[in-house]
Amino acid sequence: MTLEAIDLAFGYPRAPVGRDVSLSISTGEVLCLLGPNGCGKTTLFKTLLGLIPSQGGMLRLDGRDVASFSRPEFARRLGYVPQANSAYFPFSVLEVVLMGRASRIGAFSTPSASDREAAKAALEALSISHLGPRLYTAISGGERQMVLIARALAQEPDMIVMDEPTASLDFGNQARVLERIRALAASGLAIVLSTHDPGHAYACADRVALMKKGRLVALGTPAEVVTPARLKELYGIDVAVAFVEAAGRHVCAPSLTQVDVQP
Ligand SMILES: Nc1ncnc2c1ncn2[C@@H]1O[C@H](COP(=O)(O)OP(=O)(O)OP(=O)(O)O)[C@@H](O)[C@H]1O
Repeated sequence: MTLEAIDLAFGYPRAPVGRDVSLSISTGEVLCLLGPNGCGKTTLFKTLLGLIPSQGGMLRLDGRDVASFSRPEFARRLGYVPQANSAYFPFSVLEVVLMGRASRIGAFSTPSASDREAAKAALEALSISHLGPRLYTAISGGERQMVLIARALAQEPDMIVMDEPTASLDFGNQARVLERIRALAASGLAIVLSTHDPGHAYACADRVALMKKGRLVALGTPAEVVTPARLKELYGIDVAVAFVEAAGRHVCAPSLTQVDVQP
């Protein structure tokens, strides 16, 4: 499948956020979106997912205007891993993952045995089956993040949009999720993710889009766009980008001499 944005404009009523965004993402690919806080990453994602209407331009899925898809038809194709927010409703983890089946179940039906199997398989794929019976309100933020990824997997979509999937994860789980993202793409999914760690782009992305003030300032392979000059343009700080042989890839490290530390 291919999702294509052409000169997309996006934002909220009376509050435009971004425009002129053109990109495409296809099966087997990982696209990483980098950009400072508030530049519009989440708003772009919500627009790609059809959760808020676009404010201009065109969005096509497999060459077809997304406006011509029914809501459930479109929702089945695209999974969403939102930022892990606080949880208020005391559902079990398994129930939360089952919610990923909603677009396949229908409004008035109950989950079938195969829906339960898909939910359990998603938990298993992320090695978090042990969390299944736990209350979603009583697990850690990082565990919740993994559960939200499982929920998207249970949906069996063609593409998953992940909003900062590594944000609240410990060092080990960050690496596991980045590896999982690569494996999911290799298994035939398209993945779009945002992150605040440019090194993650080198770890898992085929292509990287850099966003500043709601516009893309660069789009290309990690080596082409995740450079000290581009990172300075994006974040206003000096960043060293170096190949680390033991890691087998480039890593990014900000230079701390630019931070004013008071004794
Ligand atoms: N519901 C809303 N209504 C109006 N403006 C909003 C709404 N949600 C976000 N914004 C504004 O839209 C802009 C882009 O926000 P968005 O959440 O897309 O940024 P982001 O790049 O995802 O940021 P972060 O990295 O901090 O998560 C911000 O100026 C934000 O204040």
